[in-house]
Amino acid sequence: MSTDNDMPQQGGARDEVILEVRDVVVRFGKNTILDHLNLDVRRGEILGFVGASGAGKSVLLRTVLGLIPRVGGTIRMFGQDLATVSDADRVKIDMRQGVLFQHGALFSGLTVLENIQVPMREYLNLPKKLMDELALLKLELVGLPRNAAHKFPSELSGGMIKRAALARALSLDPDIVFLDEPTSGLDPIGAAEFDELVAQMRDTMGLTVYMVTHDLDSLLSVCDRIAVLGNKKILVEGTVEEMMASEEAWVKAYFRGKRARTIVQPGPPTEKMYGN
Ligand SMILES: Nc1ncnc2c1ncn2[C@@H]1O[C@H](COP(=O)(O)OP(=O)(O)OP(=O)(O)O)[C@@H](O)[C@H]1O
Repeated sequence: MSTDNDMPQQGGARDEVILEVRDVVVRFGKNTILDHLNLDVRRGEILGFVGASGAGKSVLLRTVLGLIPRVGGTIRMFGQDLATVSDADRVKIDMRQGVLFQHGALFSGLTVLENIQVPMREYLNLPKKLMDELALLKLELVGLPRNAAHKFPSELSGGMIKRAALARALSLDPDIVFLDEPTSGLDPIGAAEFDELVAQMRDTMGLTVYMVTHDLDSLLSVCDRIAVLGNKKILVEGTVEEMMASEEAWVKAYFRGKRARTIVQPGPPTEKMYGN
């Protein structure tokens, strides 16, 4: 049985693998979605996760979060095997990860402040005044004005919803956040601002980010590494430069196709395009 001492604490080396997926198999009936998939996510990196529509990106994310059962393989988070971890350690792991589901997924009947406080209410026992103060800090952190605190999701723009959802994902000061298509539905400027915010959090807080995205701009501008899902496993993983050099058909079409060329060209690649 594990104890508190077995659980790696916050902080840690930047090359530490904090999420390790090995040989994971997921099936729905006879339909195999993921077949012996392997993936590492390292501390302090932004990993962009890409793949054709229906390839299984959301299924993998939900499997990692324990929302979909796998029929094979292991998933280790912060060094702990999720299949054998004690309930108490599982709660600690859950508290160290934040999630931004597709479309923000805020509770429509709660204000922004109350939405940010949902994880606090679930895991902590704090006085209301303290929760209000903490939630306001998160609001500020994601660049939302204070007067957004008492608004309902229906009163917010798409960009504000994404920021509010990010604030909720950051509610418990997690080590890693999982973002499912965070810039979908945003205009290019709003999307670029959101990407900058995420990169800032990586740089200032050492936040690790697992970002499922179709957004080529995000992949080129803020991701440290990219993993491509196809044929039920990771087809290729590496830097943007490695994606650009890949001869794998889907990767080539995605990163060097017509749309990619309008983003990457004209002119030589800038430092911004390649992150770091
Ligand atoms: N609960 C489920 N039951 C049965 N099949 C499912 C379930 N969830 C997902 N699938 C199937 O798994 C496959 C992968 O779906 P998934 O949503 O992970 O794709 P995706 O890569 O996230 O696609 P997109 O980019 O369009 O969001 C699809 O064929 C989908 O129909």
